[in-house]
Amino acid sequence: MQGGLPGGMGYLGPAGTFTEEALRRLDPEAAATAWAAPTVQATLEALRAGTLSAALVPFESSVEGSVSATLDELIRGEPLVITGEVHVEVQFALMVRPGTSLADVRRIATHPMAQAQTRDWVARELPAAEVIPESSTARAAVLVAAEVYDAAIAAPLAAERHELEILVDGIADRPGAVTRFIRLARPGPVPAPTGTDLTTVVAYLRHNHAGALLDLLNQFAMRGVDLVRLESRPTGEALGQYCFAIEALGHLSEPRMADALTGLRRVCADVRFLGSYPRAHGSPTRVPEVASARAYQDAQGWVEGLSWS
Ligand SMILES: O=C(O)C(=O)Cc1ccccc1
Repeated sequence: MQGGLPGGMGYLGPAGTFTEEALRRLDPEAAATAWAAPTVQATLEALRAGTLSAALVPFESSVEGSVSATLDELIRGEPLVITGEVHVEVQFALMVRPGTSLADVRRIATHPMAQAQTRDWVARELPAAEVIPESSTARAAVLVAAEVYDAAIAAPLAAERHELEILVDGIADRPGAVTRFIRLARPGPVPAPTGTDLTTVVAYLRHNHAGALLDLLNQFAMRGVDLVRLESRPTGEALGQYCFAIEALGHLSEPRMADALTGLRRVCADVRFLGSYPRAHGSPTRVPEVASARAYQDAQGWVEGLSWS
C-alpha cells in the first residue's frame, strides 16, 4: 500500500490534510509512518479488512456539524469503535501555483467542510469563482499543482507539501473553528476509564410512538448521565426512518452508564456501541451522588439481601 506500514495507522490524506495535522498531535510516532488514504471510505475499508490497526478521520466541526461520510460509515458499515479523539483549531488558506494572482482564480477546489466555512469570504472576494468539492483539502492542493484547478482552500501545511504559494491566509468566515477527529479501531478492548470519558452509541427506536425519543433520553437522564450530543441520521432504509447518534459523558465501566445502556437496549430495536474513550478536553465528569458507583453498589447489596419465595 502507498507508503504506510501494513498493520499501522491510516488517515484521510493525501499529505497535508487537517487530519494529518491532527494525527501529528495525537500520535507523532504513528504519524511518521501512517498511510495517507485517498478518502474516508478507503481508510475505513482498510481498517475493516485488517490492513490497518487504527485510523484517524474527521468527525465534526464546531461550525459545520457532523461529517456525514464518517458518521454514516459508523452507523451502516461493519462495526468499528472510537478509541480516542483530538480537537484541532483549523486555519484555512487560499493557495495557488507560484505566479497565479487573485485575478486569475476561476476554479477553486476544497473539501465540503472547508467550503462551508469560507463561503462568505469567497462570495465577497472572488464572487465569479466556482468552488468544486474534493475528497480532502490536500487532494485539492495536489490537483492545483497538477493544473486541474486554479486554487485550493486548504491548511498552510498543504501548500508546503505540494509546493504551492499562499495567496491569502486566515480566510475562515468564523475564526476559531474547531474540528474534532476520531481514532477508530476494530471492536476490541475498551480503553481504560480516565474519569474524563465520552461514550458514543447509535440507537434505533423500536417503533414510532408518542414519547419514543423521550423514552430514549430518559434512560440517561434518570441515571445521572449527561448527554453532550444527539444527532439524527437516516437509516438509509426508507424515507422518514432515523437512528440517533448519542454522546454521553462517562465510561462503560461506570455502573450508571452500564445501567443507562441496558435501559436503552430494552427500549430500542437495536443499539450499536461506538466506544468509551478519553475526551480531548474538559474537566473530570461530575457524577451525582445518587448515581455514583458507591450508590449502585449499596442499592444492589440491599436488593440481594431481600428474600422472596
Ligand atoms: O480535508 C481535510 O484536510 C480534512 O482533514 C477534512 C477537513 C476539512 C476541513 C476542515 C477540517 C477537516
